[in-house]
Parts: sequence; structure tokens; C-alpha cells
Amino acid sequence: MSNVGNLVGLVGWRGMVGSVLMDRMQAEGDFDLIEPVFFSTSNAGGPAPAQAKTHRTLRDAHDIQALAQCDIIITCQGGDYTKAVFPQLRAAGWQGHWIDAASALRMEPDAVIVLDPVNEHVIRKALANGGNNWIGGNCTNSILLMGLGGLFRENLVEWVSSMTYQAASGAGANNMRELLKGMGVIHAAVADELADPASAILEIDRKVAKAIREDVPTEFFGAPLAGSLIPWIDVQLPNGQSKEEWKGQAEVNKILGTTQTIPVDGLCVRIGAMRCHSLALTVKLTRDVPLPEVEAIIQSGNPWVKWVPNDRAITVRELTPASITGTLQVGVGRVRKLNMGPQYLSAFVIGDQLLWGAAEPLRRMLRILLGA
Ligand SMILES: NC(=O)C1=CN([C@@H]2O[C@H](COP(=O)(O)OP(=O)(O)OC[C@H]3O[C@@H](n4cnc5c(N)ncnc54)[C@H](OP(=O)(O)O)[C@@H]3O)[C@@H](O)[C@H]2O)C=CC1
Ligand SMILES: N[C@@H](CC(=O)OP(=O)(O)O)C(=O)O
Repeated sequence: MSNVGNLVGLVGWRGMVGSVLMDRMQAEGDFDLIEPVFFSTSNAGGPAPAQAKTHRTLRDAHDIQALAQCDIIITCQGGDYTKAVFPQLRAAGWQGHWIDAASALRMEPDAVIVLDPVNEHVIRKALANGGNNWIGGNCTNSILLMGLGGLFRENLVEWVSSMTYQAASGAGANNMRELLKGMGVIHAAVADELADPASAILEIDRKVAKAIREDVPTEFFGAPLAGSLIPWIDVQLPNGQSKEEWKGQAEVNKILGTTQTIPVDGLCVRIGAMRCHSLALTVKLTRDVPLPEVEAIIQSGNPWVKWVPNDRAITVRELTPASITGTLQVGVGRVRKLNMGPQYLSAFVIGDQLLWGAAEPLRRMLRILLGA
């Protein structure tokens, strides 16, 4: 039994991540366990959503006293909000549990990055030691660990090179819209020619290239994504990594609670998928393990691993964003030994970055706190 109260403040509930969180909480009956208090940065005093019970109006998300009444606060409002409000709340003496989707607090020494199917032992230990800051991990890293958690659990990973194919949703709702608008612009540029099976493909291609370079909107991504890709995500660091690439090693090791750093590095690339992040992985195993054993260990990682045998027909059907999107399954396939030697393994992992990558670990942390 938990001794944590059930007055739960929800901030950022109507944003993209927050909406996915609300849907999942509704689907899993989480609202039956809590007394929700909904907060807003823009509409305090307005009506709270249907899940509200006794607290039917929105409270001001910057009202420290109102926030401090909550036993638990879950926020999907973003890093700027966290940086503005969290220090004030703690300075006011609030001892409640803070569950956050934003990256702002992830690397703080007193924060745990939560991904309980992989690091429940880390979470339980911190909880027993009085921990109260629980931060969702970067989507790419959470998906990597959900996919290959079994190999990490068995201490079989010496290092990982991770080449990513990241969806538009990781950059926000406006970016998803921009991707779709760009697809429309490209299609419109050659709609007549496409309707004519006899039209010349190189002429279509010339017009498409011109549309991508000149007409596809770039306000949010800064470069055309539709019909193209962008091999840089987040800001540039002095060592040549992108911040997204830096997070790989930093967060994976923090999530796992490793005592010796497992190197994780690679290139992070934005592609024209909507909300599934994919990762092409090269893993150096700590020892030569027979492939059937490797496969069994990966499948044993957690109940959400969707194992896809390394077979062409099954892979093109099942190991794709089209197949995985909107589900909690984490696809793992293309697993084989590489020419580099018997300790080198390939794998392709796909997950919905708004579910395991953002919302799901938060609601599961809530349940851990409630002892449910
Ligand atoms: N862990 C991860 O991998 C991921 C984490 N994130 C984190 O989650 C945070 C939130 O991201 P995201 O959900 O994309 O942010 P959104 O921009 O969708 O929502 C953030 C807030 O914007 C306000 N808002 C203003 N206009 C609208 C509108 N038209 N519709 C909905 N909300 C609106 C809402 O606040 P209000 O109701 O108060 O007005 C909302 O809570 C990010 O900043 C990031 O820190 C995001 C993606 C992945
Ligand atoms: N940066 C990720 C999404 C994200 O929000 O990551 P983080 O939670 O680490 O800021 C992406 O663009 O795909």
C-alpha cells in the first residue's frame, strides 16, 4: 500500500503529449484512482475536462499555492514551464511528487528518468530513498531500451551505435502539419502528370525536385522534410554532436543506473514519418552469444516487444511505422550477426514516440506512486 495521497495536478493535459496521456489514463482507468485537478497556463477559471470530479474549473498553472496542495503533479507543459515553476514549488517547501515529460530536469542528480519496464529497480530504490522527481526519458532512448532491454539486462551490450529515423511529432504538432502540407505541395506540383500514365517520369521528378526546393513550407523545420530528410535534430554541441545524439549515452546510462558507462552514439535524422521513431542499431556484444539465444533474450525484455523474424515478407509488413503507429508495441527485427564478427549484431527498433516515447512512462509512474 502506498502512503502517497491521490490529489493529482495535471498541467499540459491539452497539448499533444498531454492529450495522448489523457487518452491512455482514460483507457486504463487511472482517473478512477485519483482526484484530478486540472491546471492551465492560458484559461484559468475555464471549465476543466470531463474527467474532473470535484475540481471542475481550471486552476492557474503558475499559482504555486494551488499547485502545492497536490500530492502529485504531472506536467506535459514543456521545459520552460518546468524551469519557471518547479524551483518555486520546491522553494515553497512542497514535498510532493513531480512527474514531467520535459527534458529540463532529467540530468539533475535527484531526478530519476522513468521507464519502469526497464528500470523499475532504479525507480524503487530512489523511492525508498525519498526520491520525488520523476522525469520521462527522451523518446528515442526510451524506444531503444524498450526494444533491446533484454540485452542490457543480461549485460550483453558493450556499446551501441544508433542511427535514427525520427518522426515529425518529436518536433511538435506544427511540424506534423508542416510535413503534411509539404506532401500536398509536392503532389499538387505533378498531379496532372500523375493522372497520365504516359507522362515522362524524369519530367515529374524535375518538377518534384523544384517543388521540394522552392515550395515546400519550411517555417517550423527550417528545411524541407517532405520528400527529403534532415540529418540534424536539436542544437549543435561543441564536439560536433547534436543534443539529440548527446542524450543517447547520457540518458541510457542514467536510466539503467550503470556504474561503468556503456558507449552509445550515432546520428539522429528527421524523416517524414508522423509519430514513430525508428533506430538502425549496431550492437557490440560483450561476448559471442548464439543468435537463437540473442533472439530469446530480446523477446524476454518486456511484454511490449513485438518480435519480427529476419524475413523479408514479414519485415516489410510488420516492422514499419505504418504497422506500429498508435500502438504500444515496440517492433524489433532485422536481428542478425554482422560481417564485422560474431560479437557484432544488427537490429531495427520502432516505437510510437508519443506513447512509450512520452506519455506511457508518466502514467505508469503515477500508478507506481499510488501503489496501484
Ligand atoms: N519525452 C519525450 O520524448 C517528449 C517530450 N515532450 C515534452 O512535452 C512537452 C509538450 O510537448 P507538446 O505536447 O508537443 O506541446 P504542445 O505545444 O502541444 O502543448 C503545450 C501547451 O501548449 C498550450 N497550447 C496552446 N495552444 C494550444 C492548442 N491549440 N492546442 C493544445 N494546446 C495548446 C497548452 O497549454 P495550456 O492548456 O496551459 O494553454 C499545452 O499544454 C514538450 O515541451 C517536451 O518537453 C514532447 C515530445 C516527446
Ligand atoms: N527531441 C525529440 C523529442 C523530444 O521532445 O525530446 P526530449 O523529450 O528529449 O526533449 C525529437 O525531436 O524527436
